[in-house]
Amino acid sequence: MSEQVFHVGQRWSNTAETDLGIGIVTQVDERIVTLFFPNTEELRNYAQANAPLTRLEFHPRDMIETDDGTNYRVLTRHEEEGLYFYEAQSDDGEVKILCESQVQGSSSMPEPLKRLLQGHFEHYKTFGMRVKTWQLHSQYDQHPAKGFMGPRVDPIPHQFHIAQTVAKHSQARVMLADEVGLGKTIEAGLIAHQLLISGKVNRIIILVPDSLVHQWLVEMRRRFNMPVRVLDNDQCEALCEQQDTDNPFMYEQLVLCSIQFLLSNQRWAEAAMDSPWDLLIVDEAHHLAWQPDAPSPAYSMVEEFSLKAKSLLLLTATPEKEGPESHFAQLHLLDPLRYQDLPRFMEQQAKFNDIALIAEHLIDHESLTADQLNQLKQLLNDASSLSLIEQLEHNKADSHAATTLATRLLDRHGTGRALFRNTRASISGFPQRELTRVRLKSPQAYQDLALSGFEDQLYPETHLPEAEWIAQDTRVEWLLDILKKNRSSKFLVICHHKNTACALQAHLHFKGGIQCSAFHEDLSLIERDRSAAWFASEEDGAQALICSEIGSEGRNFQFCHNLVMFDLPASIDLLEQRIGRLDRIGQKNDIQIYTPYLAETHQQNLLTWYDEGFNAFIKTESSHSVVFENLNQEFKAVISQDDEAALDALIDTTQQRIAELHERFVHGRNRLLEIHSRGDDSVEPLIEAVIGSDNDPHLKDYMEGVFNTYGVDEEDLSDDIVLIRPGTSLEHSSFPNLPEDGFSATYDRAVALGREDIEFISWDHPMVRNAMDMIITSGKGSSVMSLLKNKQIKEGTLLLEALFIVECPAPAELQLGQLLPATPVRLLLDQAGRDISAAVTTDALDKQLKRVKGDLITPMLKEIQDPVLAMLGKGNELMEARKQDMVEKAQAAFQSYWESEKQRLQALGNPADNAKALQDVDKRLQKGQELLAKNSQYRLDGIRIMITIS
Ligand SMILES: Nc1ncnc2c1ncn2[C@@H]1O[C@H](COP(=O)(O)OP(=O)(O)OP(=O)(O)O)[C@@H](O)[C@H]1O
Repeated sequence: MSEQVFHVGQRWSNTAETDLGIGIVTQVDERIVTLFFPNTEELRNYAQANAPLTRLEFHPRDMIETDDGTNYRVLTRHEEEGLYFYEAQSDDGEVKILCESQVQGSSSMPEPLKRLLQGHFEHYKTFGMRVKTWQLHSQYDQHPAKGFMGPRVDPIPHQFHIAQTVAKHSQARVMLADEVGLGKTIEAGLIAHQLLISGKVNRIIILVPDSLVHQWLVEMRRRFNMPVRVLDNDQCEALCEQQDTDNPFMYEQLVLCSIQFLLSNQRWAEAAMDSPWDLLIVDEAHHLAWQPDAPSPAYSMVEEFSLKAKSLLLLTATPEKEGPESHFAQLHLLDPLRYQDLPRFMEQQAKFNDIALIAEHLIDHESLTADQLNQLKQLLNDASSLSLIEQLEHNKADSHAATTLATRLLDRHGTGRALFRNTRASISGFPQRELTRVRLKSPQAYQDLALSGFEDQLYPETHLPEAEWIAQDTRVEWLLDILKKNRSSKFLVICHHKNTACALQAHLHFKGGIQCSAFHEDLSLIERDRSAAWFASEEDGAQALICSEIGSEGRNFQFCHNLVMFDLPASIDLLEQRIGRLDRIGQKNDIQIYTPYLAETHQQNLLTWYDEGFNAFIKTESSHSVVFENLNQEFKAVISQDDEAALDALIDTTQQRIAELHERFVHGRNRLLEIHSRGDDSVEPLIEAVIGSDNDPHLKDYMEGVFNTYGVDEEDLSDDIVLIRPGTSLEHSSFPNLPEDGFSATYDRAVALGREDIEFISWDHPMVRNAMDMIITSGKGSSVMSLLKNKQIKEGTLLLEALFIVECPAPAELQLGQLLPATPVRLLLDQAGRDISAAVTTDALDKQLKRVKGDLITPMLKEIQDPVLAMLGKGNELMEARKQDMVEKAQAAFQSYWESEKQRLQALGNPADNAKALQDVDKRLQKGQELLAKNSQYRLDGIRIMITIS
């Protein structure tokens, strides 16, 4: 690309995103140029060196239009200080000098025709490829699974329901709180991918604990094809040097950062906060501890980010882990207006089970007691709800009234639409768990210590030198034995303390000859990832991974089904997290959990409580956390008195509380949360669309055609896998997203799920999307002239095949693209200007075409100019009517979409909370209609002229 020189006031268009319209240069820095695109009201920054921009320039005889709508014909053009000035004449003869920044558009001779008449035309077949590309591009724009078909994931309904629901909102602010291992990361990835592809977001920052950085990087790249970049200290410094900047965050669009890294580096934290983000994702959000007037530093930092980013996804399997205050504070991050008052929130939470029971009766169409009806009237006391309640009183079977009231209750009094939580109980297909309690004698060395404290007895090894406890601890001997007896099985071993894990690993490895690696907080991220990768490796992989507690969060170890808890965590949430490493989507075997414990110590008491009181090793239940918190002090008091009967009684109480809560949850709050989180059948069309796109033969056919045209080789490696690589004749020696060595790929989702090392090609794949964009923006096949050999048509007859595009540039957030995407219209005009496209296809013409020989070109061009211009004039008349028709349809669809959205809002929320949302809808509706009326246009994108010969 020749060097482009930018000046404020110039007009340029983005060749890769034509729907932005024409932009005006507003700022030029040393390396960056900033443009404002009035049509879409977007400000974009581009690196000057490789900006995909084309200057808007007019030539004498071109028609131009000024901002006030007056048309002028260009007489001359000159350049002053980087800006074009046109001497131009209006229809009534007035001559003016117009600066390019005053010029709005042009009705000059369309580019494809201009090029053709100048003798620059291409092979006749390329026109067909252009038409096909536009047709497929437009179908893709309207595809119901756009943005959802590319991720390398199984279309699991509860995940797609959440992703679909959240991605619909222009401001997605929700907490993804599925139980451990049910796919929160996948849901976040699906949402981010869809929002990126639909253009609703451009810049994303993902904040995760140190230990999960690599896993997120791999998931985002492999599963979602999102080129996320990890910014740590080294990367920040390197980027600063490379880009000669102070703020490396400005130069990356998709950033992944460790929360600890930002917390300990103020300079980079400030730089990150100074950069604009559209979407913020925070994993393991329960770490964002908060107490009134005492937010943790992590909370305060995330809060600052969250106020700037339009959309926010908080991920946590245990939203209430740090207590109800922190849970409230997380909800406050999502919706500061709704969650601004902690006491009120606590009061509502306390009442929520009763409310949920009323809602459940409504959903099940069961009649309400007089008391419940009164309560309902107090809870929903707006006019519309009161009238629905009245309807229900008269007619108990009024299902519309009942369902609407239930939804309103949920929306106004629960955590509403901000929280999604799916549970194992609501999703089938999980393996069974089996617990093996291994009773061991407490060694003399521990007995001599006479430790009485709860945690001291849980982790007695921390009180002895390493060599001493390793040599005597009966759990060590047992562990070595089970590993030796099961050499071909993998074991995940979790200990609470890092030093315990290190000592165990060294002992098992060096003394016991067990292939095992360690995983703990003192290892660098790379060392941790290496260690986890060695454990994951099937061939020559480690038999065991010995983790400290950090191995129990977020990591994927479902390829292993044996879990040894070398000790027990003092919190039931952590116990669930530990089991969740193996009990995740993708686990194919039943899970064996081993708990070696030292008899007659608090280890035994805790194990008994977890096992017999909660049944926590076998089942995950939402009630566990609550009951554990309520009874924990009592448990500690009981065991400190060494009173066996009291412990038995506590176990009974625990079981009872769990049963009660289970009953209330199953028939209350959780059931409603579940209905909202798992969704109803409305996700089915999306799942079907994803599966349908997997079997779409047009994609492979189309890509084969494109590869052929551009000189890319595609070779079958097996029935389902192809090797795609640059061929010797690759045009211009580059093709989007194609590395020099090529890559292996599949079009088959099932194959892609089993082979993460190869690419999964779908309509969402960047190579497919960029190849289409390349064809569209490069003008490939847009100017074509050829001879048509057909004996039935009189020799010398002209036929004109025109490809018009109808489009409406608008801001992405209005999502007009779905109603009026850039839509191709093909006309085939005869010399009388009649459209005969319905009778003759592009493919049928291709078969009768011949190349024009060199010496014929110049005389032919001269002869066809006037008739072609006349035929095109007729074409424009036809297009005007077509465009009008399409715009009217889009306007009607737009109106009806937003009207129903308004009705939904009116039916759901609190009238007070809703006023703003309704105003927003009205604004969008008005703006969308205005833009459809004002910005819709058609333009000639390609032309093929055919002259018959006999
Ligand atoms: N739709 C899917 N297709 C294929 N694999 C999936 C799908 N959903 C989840 N998985 C796999 O299941 C495992 C759990 O998913 P994920 O990590 O998203 O769960 P999570 O809820 O974030 O877990 P945690 O609570 O541990 O953070 C991962 O290995 C993931 O790759």
